[in-house]
Order: sequence, then structure tokens, then C-alpha cells
Amino acid sequence: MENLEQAIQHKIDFKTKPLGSLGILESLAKQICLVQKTLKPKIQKPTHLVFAADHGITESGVSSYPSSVTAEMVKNFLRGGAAINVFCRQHQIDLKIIDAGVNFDFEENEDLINSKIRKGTHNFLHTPAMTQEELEKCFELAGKQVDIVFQNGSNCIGFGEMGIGNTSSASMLMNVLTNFPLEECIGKGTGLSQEGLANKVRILQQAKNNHPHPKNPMEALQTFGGFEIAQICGAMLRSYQHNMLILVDGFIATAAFLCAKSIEPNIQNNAIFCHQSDEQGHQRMLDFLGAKPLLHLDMRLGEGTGCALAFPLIKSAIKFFNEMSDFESAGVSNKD
Ligand SMILES: Cc1cc2ncn([C@H]3O[C@H](COP(=O)(O)O)[C@@H](O)[C@H]3O)c2cc1C
Ligand SMILES: O=C(O)c1cccnc1
Repeated sequence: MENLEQAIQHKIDFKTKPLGSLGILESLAKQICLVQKTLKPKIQKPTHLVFAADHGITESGVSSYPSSVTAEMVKNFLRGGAAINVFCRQHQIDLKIIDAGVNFDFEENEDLINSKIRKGTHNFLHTPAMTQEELEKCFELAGKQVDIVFQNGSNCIGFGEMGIGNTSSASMLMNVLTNFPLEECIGKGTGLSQEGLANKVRILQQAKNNHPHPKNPMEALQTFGGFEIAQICGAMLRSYQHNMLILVDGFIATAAFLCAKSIEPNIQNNAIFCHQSDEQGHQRMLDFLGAKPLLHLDMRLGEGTGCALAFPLIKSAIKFFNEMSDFESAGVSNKD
């Protein structure tokens, strides 16, 4: 491995450019080469999975939008009209929508994968969001979807989510897994007013009082949900088993990643952090992971939009590594 790492660094350093001048593209190229154990990195069949589910905690008024928006947005995804559809089309990323637990009976649709656990989690203010069996089912179903993507020849997978109320779950998970004070883990989500945010903090504090000590990250995931976050966590773990590149975006997907990392610490070798969300807490979460995201666009949308937007940069990192000349072959003088 040390020899490969040296060979990669050598190849980067002898390209026709001042040493280190491609900045983060250089470390990205190196990371991809190390994951793929090669001096000829490539991306094959990039795929993006959006997991959707509803959340019982929305009963307690923690989001500025009604939970019916989750199902409405799934229909929008299927018609191709959401932000993630547009950006995936733009960058030729294969997009798949997965119903992990939406509170709606969708008609059969070949573009909608049915991984429904139940029509939304329980309200974790009172009751754990899901049972242990349901959590296990989340991992099993999501793992199967990743197996299919891998068997279709993909080596690069991005993750997005849709689920009104899911910033609340993500905040609770962040609090348990990082130990940052709960209030610092809670943000405005889809755009709460100051008053709405104060209510969200109050509700989540009560939830914490009701479930003070999850024994481990899996119990935290079971307690605070949701089905899409648990499925993303399971899907990330399976992607790592297949040695795929894992694109991580946004507050909610990064919370799922925190859970995955607590089970498999080495998963971070394969993770590319795509965008830092404007949601309060995301920066701290990324700092906690020691992660440096590629983009800072002040977005706070989710759906994995940051993965699709960062994708051209990932391709550029591979392109310069594979295609740029070195000093010798180009007849350019290197510094003494
Ligand atoms: C129209 C619409 C499209 C979205 N796409 C993603 N989200 C994002 O917002 C939700 C989380 O925020 P909160 O916890 O405040 O409900 C998630 O569904 C997330 O994916 C959306 C939200 C809305 C309203
Ligand atoms: O960062 C995110 O993923 C996010 C933030 C706010 C609302 N929905 C998603």
C-alpha cells in the first residue's frame, strides 16, 4: 500500500503544474486511487439513491411543511421535476427512488422501489421510532438495493433523502453520537421561524428526557429513526463492503454516515463529502468527522443534491490524474 501511495503521489507531483497547485483535486484523486487500488482510477455507472419516509414526530409541529409533502415529492421525483432529477440528468447520474416508509399507497411504478417498512415511524417523543426488527429490515432491504446497483456495474454511489421531519431525527442522532449539546444540533430545517425553532428545541429536549441513554448507536437509530435514515446507513455500509465510492451530502445523510461509521470506522476511507449544508449543526458534524466537504453553496435542501453538484469535480480529479502530461513527456522544465 505504501508503494501504491508513493506511486500515486509521484504521478500527481510530476504533472505539468506547480507542486500541489490542484489543491483538493489532488487529495481527491489520491483518495480515489487508494480506494480503487490503482493508478488508473475510473467512475463507472454513477448512481444516486433517494430514500423517502415519513416521521411520526411531525405530529409535534417540528417542521414548517406538512408531512403530506413527502409523498407529493416522491410523485414529483417520479415525474422528473425535483432538484435532484434535474442535477442527476445534467450529470448523467442514474437516479433511483426508494420508498422506505412513506405514508401513502403508491401505484405500481417501475421507477419506484418498494422498501416500505411501515407508513412512517412512531412519534419518538413518546415511543421509539421503530422496533429492532424494523431496523434490521431497513439494513437488509437497503443492502439488497446496493447489491443490485453494484451488480449493474456501478462503483460510485450517492445518497439522498426525502422525509418531512427528518432534520429532527438527524439532530437527535447527532446529539447521541457526537455529544454536542442538543441545542447546537438543532436547526431550522425547511425554514422554521424563531418561534418554530424554539418549539422544535423544546420538543426534542423532551424526547431526549424520555429516552436519555440509548445504549449504542443502533439503539439511537431505532429510537429516533427514521426509516430512510436507517436505510441510508445500511446502504452506506453495504456500499463499503463492495468498495464503492460513497458520496455523502447534507445534514441528514451525514447523520446516517455517523451511524455507519460507528459500526465500520474504515468506511470514511471511501467517503467523499460533497457539500456543507446551511443547516445549523452540519459544520460541527463534519468537523467531528474531520471531513472537508468539496462545496459550500449555502444549500439546505437535501435529496442528495450536493452529491450531484460535486460530481463534475470528482470527474475532474480523475481526469487530471489520468490525462495530464508529466514534465518529461511534455518537455516542460521542472523546478530545480
Ligand atoms: C418541497 C420540499 C422538497 C424537499 N426536498 C427535500 N426536502 C428536505 O426537507 C425535509 C427536512 O426538513 P424538516 O425536518 O424541516 O421537515 C426533508 O424532506 C429534506 O429532504 C424538502 C422539503 C420540502 C418542503
Ligand atoms: O442538509 C440537509 O440535508 C437538509 C437541510 C434542511 C432541510 N433538508 C435537508
